[in-house]
Amino acid sequence: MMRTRPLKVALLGCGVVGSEVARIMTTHADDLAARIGAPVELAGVAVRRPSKVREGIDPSLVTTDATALVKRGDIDVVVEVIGGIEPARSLITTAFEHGASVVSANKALLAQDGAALHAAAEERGRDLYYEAAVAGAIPLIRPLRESLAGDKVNRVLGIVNGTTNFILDKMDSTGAGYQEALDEATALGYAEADPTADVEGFDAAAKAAILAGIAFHSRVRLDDVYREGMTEVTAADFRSAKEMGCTIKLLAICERAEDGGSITARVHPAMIPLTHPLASVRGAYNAVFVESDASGQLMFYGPGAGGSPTASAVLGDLVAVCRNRLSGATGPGESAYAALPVSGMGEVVTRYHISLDVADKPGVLAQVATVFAEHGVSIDTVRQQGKDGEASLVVVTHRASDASLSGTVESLRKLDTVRGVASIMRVEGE
Ligand SMILES: NC(=O)c1ccc[n+]([C@@H]2O[C@H](COP(=O)([O-])OP(=O)(O)OC[C@H]3O[C@@H](n4cnc5c(N)ncnc54)[C@H](O)[C@@H]3O)[C@@H](O)[C@H]2O)c1
Ligand SMILES: N[C@@H](CCO)C(=O)O
Ligand code: NA
Repeated sequence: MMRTRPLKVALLGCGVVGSEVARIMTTHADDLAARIGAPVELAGVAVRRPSKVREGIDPSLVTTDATALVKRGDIDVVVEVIGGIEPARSLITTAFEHGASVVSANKALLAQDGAALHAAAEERGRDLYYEAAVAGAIPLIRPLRESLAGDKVNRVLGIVNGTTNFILDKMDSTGAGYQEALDEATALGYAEADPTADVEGFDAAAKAAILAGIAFHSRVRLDDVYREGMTEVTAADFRSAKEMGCTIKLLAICERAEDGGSITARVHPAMIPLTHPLASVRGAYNAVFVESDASGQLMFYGPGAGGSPTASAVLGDLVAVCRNRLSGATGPGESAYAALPVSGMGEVVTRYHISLDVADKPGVLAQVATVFAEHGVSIDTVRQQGKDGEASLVVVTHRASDASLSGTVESLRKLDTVRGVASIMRVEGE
């Protein structure tokens, strides 16, 4: 039965995502009401620039005082799509204090302060939902929190940043260098004017922290995630990858250790075989592989960014949270009971592709092989190309710990015959 009194929603931020949320709330109002069981009313929109014309939004709802809006006391749900740490964090906390539930798309804030925000929600008996924070429209948080709540997730491996996937895909398909591909991504509006958060892996690392926390029922913060950006990936790396039947992707990888006693979370560029489903994720798309005991391998794929796709996830959360408000229930809160420690990168075990510039003379290959053996790193293949007394040596290893590999590289750098370590890249997805 439909309740006639509407649920009141405060929208904080009316940019790329917020304007789409407002549009869909208006254009789909009847369907949303039918699905929720009560009408949802946009009761206020907090913006920074009130003079801007906002199509479809009643100007009387617009305010620059977001704090006053969340303190009103009659707001059922606050939708936070401002982004960044402050004032978003204070506004969300104040919203809980004044009885609202919260839907947010803010991965940076959730990766930094998720535990405190969940605690604030729980204290007031309210919801905190954030499907849009990871991989935009792709349902991922809800499947992990709810659909897979009876299974044991062992690994989450994915492409969770659209901008960098666009750049790497361009480098792969055209042979372009990083800067050229970035310029194209900027011209097409994929990369922001300051692309640091994307290309240095901060955005993906925040998403990895959120995913690892939910997947392994433990607390994982941004600082726990090992992070390497993709600005150093070169056209030569792509040529090497091709020779191995691989491509290069910026991956977020969250894993349970084999003994089950700890977890790791990391973001870095990696080679993956062309036969792996993640290799065919093109352009700005996202895709995430989840491996669980009972389910086996699951893949989630779709648009990970953009106003409308991200708003889809926000609206899905809004419907869920509104339903909870009507029934007096709350959805699942933070689940961190397993409290697994997050190990450092040294504990990660994977394969490596190492490209060395060496002197082309007798005994060099043996010397290099000895260093690998001394550190317990087993070599899978070696490829050598010589030119004018110098050679390039490409070594691909079997699985080894990151600590052993770092030790190997340190020793290699000390050899007179090794002129330089041109690149080190992990090989994943095999
Ligand atoms: N754009 C995407 O593709 C995407 C995808 C997933 C998640 N997100 C997340 O969604 C959130 C919003 O992103 P966006 O792309 O819409 O950003 P945006 O910059 O387009 O919009 C943010 C808006 O908030 C406004 N704002 C800033 N401070 C404010 C304040 N104190 N009070 C009121 N308004 C204020 C800004 O003026 C701006 O219009 C971020 O957390 C982002 O990480 C975005
Ligand atoms: N900048 C992000 C937006 C989505 O979080 C990306 O490129 O994927
Ligand atoms: Na999502």
